Amino acid sequence: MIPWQDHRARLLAAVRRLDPVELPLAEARGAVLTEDVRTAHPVPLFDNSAMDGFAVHGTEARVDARLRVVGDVPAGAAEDPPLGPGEAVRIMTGAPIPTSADAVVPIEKVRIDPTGGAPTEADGLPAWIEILEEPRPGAHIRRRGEDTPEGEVAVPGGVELTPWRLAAAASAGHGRVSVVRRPRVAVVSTGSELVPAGQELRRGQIPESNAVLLAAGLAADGLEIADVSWFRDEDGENLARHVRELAAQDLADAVVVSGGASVGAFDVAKHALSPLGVHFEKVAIQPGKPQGFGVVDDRLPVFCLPGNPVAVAVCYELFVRPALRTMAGHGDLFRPTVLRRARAAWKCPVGRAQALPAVMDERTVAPASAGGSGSHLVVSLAQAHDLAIVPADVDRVQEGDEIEVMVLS
Ligand SMILES: Nc1nc2c(c(=O)[nH]1)N[C@H]1C(S)=C(S)[C@@H](COP(=O)(O)OP(=O)(O)OC[C@H]3O[C@@H](n4cnc5c(N)ncnc54)[C@H](O)[C@@H]3O)O[C@H]1N2
Ligand code: MOO
Repeated sequence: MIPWQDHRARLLAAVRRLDPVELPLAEARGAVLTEDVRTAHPVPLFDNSAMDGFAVHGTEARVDARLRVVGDVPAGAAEDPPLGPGEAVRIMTGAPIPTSADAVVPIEKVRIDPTGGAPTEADGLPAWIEILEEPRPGAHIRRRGEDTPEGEVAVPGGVELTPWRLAAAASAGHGRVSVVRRPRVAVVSTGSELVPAGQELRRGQIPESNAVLLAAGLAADGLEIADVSWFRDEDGENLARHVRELAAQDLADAVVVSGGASVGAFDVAKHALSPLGVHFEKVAIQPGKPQGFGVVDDRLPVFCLPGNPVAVAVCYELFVRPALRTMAGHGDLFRPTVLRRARAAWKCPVGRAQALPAVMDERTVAPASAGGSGSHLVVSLAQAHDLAIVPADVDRVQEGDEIEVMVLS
């Protein structure tokens, strides 16, 4: 049996980062930038108002000064109305500051039309204002370049494009970015007992859940689903042909197969995919002992997971996800871990590490399932938020033991 950390290291060494591709911002969320995004212009691009109010000459805007309103500058306006002595221009937040103004007085700090005269226009532009509070020099002006000057790194290469970083790239003047291409992943389920979820079951049949889990996990991790397919135990030839086609026609960048990985008489994945170069072995983790991995045709990584649904959940987190993140260009491959005290005692397998769906609070951790550890306890996954990881040399966790917990939520 190979230690699970060594198995993971092998997978990570066998996959490679995909090539860069240029994407519009709307399609780039979650992708990894291949190069620095620099500001194409200063941000903000022009001096603009931080407030709805009046642009003035600061030296004239003494308390009680009366100023004539000679213009109106909404956001987006290209005009640059000149201000003579004793004049002001109405201005809205985000609008360019008139060249001859040097401060903004917010609307709350003026008295509108103190003479009682009618507004000059139907939109309510007042003829006069009276200043109630003197602005400091440059008040309420957002200066050109005060966020970031031109040519600076707005978003550094190598990071994942979050919504905030996408907003930064857009504001820096870019509509498209160069990112690592998102891996397209094919999902394959095997087993003659499987029936689509929600359909009637005859004796021996069960609802398919592994492809449901994997497809949802891939989508949540920002990966593309190339294809979802399903093979009966006697369909080994078709399974092998499918994987060969995915490789030969470049239809996917990776394949995740579940089921048929063990020593049973009908273990279709093992029989069909070993000849393609997928190597099956025992990994020292529970669940997740029988697993296969290989790079078909030197280009298509194939991950074969055991069929048990909890094994699929755990193996996706521990093995598949970090490998796909490597392909997607992420620097941080693994979920964070924390230490918690066991809330109760539980049993562990001998000679294998244990990855146990768990619940934790600020101090303690406990198995998510009342039934404890079991790779078939799929409904109890609904209660689990995290994964307790117990080393191979521990055969029983005692209440109060310190446990490493991988934080999934
Ligand atoms: N004699 C031995 N038997 C088993 C061993 C062993 O070492 N010696 N290992 C056990 C362990 S550990 C595991 S894990 C399983 C893995 O076996 P397979 O990878 O061949 O998985 P299957 O037999 O195909 O399925 C196992 C289990 O999971 C259910 N399943 C499969 N696919 C799905 C799916 N898409 N959706 C929902 N459920 C699925 C399947 O019905 C089985 O109950 O082998 C043990 N046996
Ligand atoms: O490895 Mo299996 O998933 O222990 O049940």
